[in-house]
Amino acid sequence: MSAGLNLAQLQAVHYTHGPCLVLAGAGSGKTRVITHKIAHLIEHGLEPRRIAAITFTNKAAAEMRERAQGLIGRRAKEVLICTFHALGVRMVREDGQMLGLKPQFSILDTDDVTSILKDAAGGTTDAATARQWQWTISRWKNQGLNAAQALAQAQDEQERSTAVLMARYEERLSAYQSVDFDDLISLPLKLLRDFAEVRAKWQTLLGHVLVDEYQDTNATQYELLKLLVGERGHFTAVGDDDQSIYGWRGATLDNLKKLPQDFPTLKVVKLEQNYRSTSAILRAANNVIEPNPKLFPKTLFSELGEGEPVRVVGADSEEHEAERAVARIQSLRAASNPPPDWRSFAILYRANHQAKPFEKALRKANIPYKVSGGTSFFDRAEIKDLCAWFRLWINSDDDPAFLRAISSPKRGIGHTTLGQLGHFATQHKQSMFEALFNSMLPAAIAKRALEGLHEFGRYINELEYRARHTHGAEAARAFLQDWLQEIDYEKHLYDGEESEKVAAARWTNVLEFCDWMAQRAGGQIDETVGDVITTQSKSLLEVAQTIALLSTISEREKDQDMVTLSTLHASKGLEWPHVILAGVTEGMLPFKLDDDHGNNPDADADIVQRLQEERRLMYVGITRAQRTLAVGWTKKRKKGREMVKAQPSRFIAEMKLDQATVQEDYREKLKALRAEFAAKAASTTPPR
Ligand SMILES: Nc1ncnc2c1ncn2[C@@H]1O[C@H](COP(=O)(O)OP(=O)(O)OP(=O)(O)O)[C@@H](O)[C@H]1O
Ligand SMILES: [Mg+2]
Repeated sequence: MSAGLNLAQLQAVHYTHGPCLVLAGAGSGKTRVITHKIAHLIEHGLEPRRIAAITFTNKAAAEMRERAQGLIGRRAKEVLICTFHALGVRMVREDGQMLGLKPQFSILDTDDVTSILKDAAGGTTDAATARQWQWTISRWKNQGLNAAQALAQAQDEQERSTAVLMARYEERLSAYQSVDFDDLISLPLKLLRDFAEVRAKWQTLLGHVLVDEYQDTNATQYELLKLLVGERGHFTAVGDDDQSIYGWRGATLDNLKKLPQDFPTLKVVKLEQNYRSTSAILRAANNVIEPNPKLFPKTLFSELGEGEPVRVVGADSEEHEAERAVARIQSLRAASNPPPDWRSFAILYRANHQAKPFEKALRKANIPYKVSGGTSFFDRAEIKDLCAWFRLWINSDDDPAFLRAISSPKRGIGHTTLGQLGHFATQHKQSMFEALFNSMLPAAIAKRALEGLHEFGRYINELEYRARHTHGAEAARAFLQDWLQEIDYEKHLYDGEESEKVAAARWTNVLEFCDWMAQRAGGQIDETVGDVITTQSKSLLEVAQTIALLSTISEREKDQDMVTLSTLHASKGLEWPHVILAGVTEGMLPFKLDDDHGNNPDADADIVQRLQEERRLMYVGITRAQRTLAVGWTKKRKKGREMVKAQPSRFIAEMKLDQATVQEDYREKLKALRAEFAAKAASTTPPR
């Protein structure tokens, strides 16, 4: 197992009987340490099912599983490789009854949460307010606060009213037998904290826990990790403080600082060799991150040679920038024989909406591409419709799913009827589905409407029964076809959509989704959602149970030869031979920092923090590149609805590129910028 690891990496892999932290810069082989350590542990006798490896995304989990399989074959399949959230699903499914949750609880998505909050607030609320509530409640949950605790520490009227709302929200969740995403961390934490037998069970089961991208864990995730590994502390965390880019979501570098205090025997391994990028790229990365305060001193070197200089490309507009990016891709392909695959190129940017001009330009040039980190398959309306039905089979108390399923397609049951049913259900402390069969309901609802409701209720029960007894791919496929025909879903799509083309695309999505469900039922897809993967055939009901958490269906896209478009956040941990960083324009990256802060000194401190996080984001972007890197900026940018004159980002100056490699029209500007930011930096020293 020592093949392809340097001495420091080997040290980290071989240290299995205590807590271990690998702290190192980008591309130094941290993720590689995790994969090899899984293999090492198994080869030295630890049963695969007693290993948990926690990654940041489902996609990263799939990739890690693949690599582990490459090292040790089929045994890797039994290792629990998943995200914190998927681990949470598994724990709550197994032990949630301690908290009064049925194993068939539902997982709510953001839309469901918003509508429950609106409902709990008693009606008309605009989307922005609902989002604000959601955000605040999520923050509290991530700090481990319940509604009562949140109320006790509320600072102002707004927080107090949100805390009161949170209490009502929590009541509804428990009535619906549902959890939200934050609960997938906070409930497991509660289970481990409050129930000694649950804690003992998990601590005995897990012989070693490995965590990738440790710098982006938040406080509750860290608590969860601590309780999972217990005092014995058999774990390996790998991370890079310079790549912490989820501060806005509650991730905290304190977790890195706490490790040596909480685990005095912690072994810290540092890796210094970067195996990913050329020296030119690495130097730019090191220069950019240099102004940030250092948690731990680090140096990185590369032996891959100087390589191509980093290019800076200015453009008149976003459209122009996109054209230049496409031209760059084409010329890099033309320059080598054989030309590099499309999949070796990535275009990375700060925000999702920036993808559009690049998509257009790539399409115009007939270049295949995929957008990752954008709207996922499961966010599409038609897929959410189908999932609402599945959720209802699994947990008939799931009211948000009930409301969605009963109106997709519409079945002649109007808002008034549903309103009456909802009211009745609340009065009788029942879910809407349960209320359908309450003998008092006929008094509350008109006869004709009642028939429709009963028919729907019976149909759901029948489907649930059929899904439970449908095993294997063929049967699942037939079931799904019959069902879609019974509810005439295709017609529903065409009726609801003005453009036939859009309707057809939606219908194709539906078919693709059903096909994928069927394959899962046949055990033909390895999946890592909440459960240890199995390759046995499953009942359709079991398949439906795991889909709520999946964020991407298109794992197979990764094998296709396409240019990647991705946000910087979603690019974490990945690498491409050729990278184009787009929109490195002051005001875009760093994102507008000088907004809405009058003379408030707290706001100044906040800006320093945010600037540091933006700088780390830039560092993440640069370090994705293996062989060539181009950095683009635009002379104009959108500000609200207007176009305003724009400057290259200060981060371009901070890369300290060799003048000779910088594009002609930019050279003078770069000099001036460098002087300007150097002067600014001298006058404001960031707090440590
Ligand atoms: N000892 C080694 N010998 C050869 N190649 C290596 C070695 N270690 C790592 N690599 C390669 O270097 C690249 C970067 O490794 P890896 O992705 O594990 O780095 P990382 O530290 O996790 O990066 P990031 O911080 O971006 O997540 C990968 O292509 C990996 O296969
Ligand atoms: Mg990594």
